[in-house]
Amino acid sequence: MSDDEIVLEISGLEVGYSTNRGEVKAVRGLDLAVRRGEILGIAGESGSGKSTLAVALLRLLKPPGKVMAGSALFRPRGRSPVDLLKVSGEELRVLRWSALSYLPQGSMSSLNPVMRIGDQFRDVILEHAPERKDTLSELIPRLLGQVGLEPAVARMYPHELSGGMKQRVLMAICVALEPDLVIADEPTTALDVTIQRVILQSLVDLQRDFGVTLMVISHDMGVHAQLADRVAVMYEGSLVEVGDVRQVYKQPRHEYTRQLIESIPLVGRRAS
Ligand SMILES: Nc1ncnc2c1ncn2[C@@H]1O[C@H](COP(=O)(O)OP(=O)(O)OP(=O)(O)O)[C@@H](O)[C@H]1O
Repeated sequence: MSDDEIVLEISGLEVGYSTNRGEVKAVRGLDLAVRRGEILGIAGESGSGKSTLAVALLRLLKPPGKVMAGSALFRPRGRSPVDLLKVSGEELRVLRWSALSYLPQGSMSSLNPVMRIGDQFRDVILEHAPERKDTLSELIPRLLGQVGLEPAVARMYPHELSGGMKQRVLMAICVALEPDLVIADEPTTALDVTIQRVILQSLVDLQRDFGVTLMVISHDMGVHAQLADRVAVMYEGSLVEVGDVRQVYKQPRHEYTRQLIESIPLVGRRAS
C-alpha cells in the first residue's frame, strides 16, 4: 500500500500514567496504519486503552498521562506529513478541524450552551477557513441537512435539542471543513438504542459524502459490525487483532476478540 493511501501511521506508541502505585501502561507498543477513506473501528473493553490512544494522537493527553515513545505520522492532503506527537502547538492549531477533528466521549456537553447552533458552526468555520465567509448562509443549512436536521436548528440553542440532535450537530461541525481524519470516541454510547442506529447511519453517510477517514472508538462490537470497514481490537493496551470487519467476526484470530463478539446482543450481530 503506497504512502498516499495511509492517512495515519502509528508506530511503537507507548503511553503511560504515573500513579502513586507506579506507572500504568495504557498503550503498549502500538503499530497501526489507518487507510485513507476507511472507517476503522477501535474495539476493546473498558480500560483497554482506546481513549488514551485517541487523546494521545490528538495531543490532548493530560498529566499524569505521558507519551513515552513512538510516532504518529499524519499525511493530510495538500500538506506535508507531520508527526502528530511532535508538531508544535501552532501547527496543531492549524490542523485542528481543517485536517483532523475529534468527537470526544460525552461530546454533547461540548456545545456552548449560550450560543445558537449556527453561530457555533460559524466560529469554527471562520477561525479555520475565513475565505468561506460568503458561503456560510448556504453551507450551514447544507451541513445540517447532511445529518438530517432542518435549517431552523441553526437558530436554536443546545438546550432546545435532544441528545441525538446535539450529537448530529457535532458530527456536522466535525466534517464542516472536510478534514482528512475524524476521530470519534464512543459516538453513540450516551444515546437510546433507537437513536444509536440513526447516528451510526449519519456517520456512514458523512464519511461517504465528505470522503473523510473515520476512526471510531467503541467498546460495543455491534457498533463496529454496523459501521466499520476494518476493526482493530485492543486488549490491555496492546493491539491483538486488526482486519476486515467481516473476516474478524467470522474468524477471530484471538480468543479475546471471540469473547467480545459473543458479548454482542443478537440483534447487533449484523456482520455475521
Ligand atoms: N488519569 C489517569 N490516571 C491513571 N490511570 C489512568 C488515567 N486515565 C486512564 N488510566 C488507565 O489507563 C488504562 C486505559 O484507560 P482508557 O480510558 O484509555 O481505556 P478505554 O479503553 O478508553 O476505556 P473507557 O472506554 O472506559 O474509557 C486503564 O488502565 C486506566 O485505568
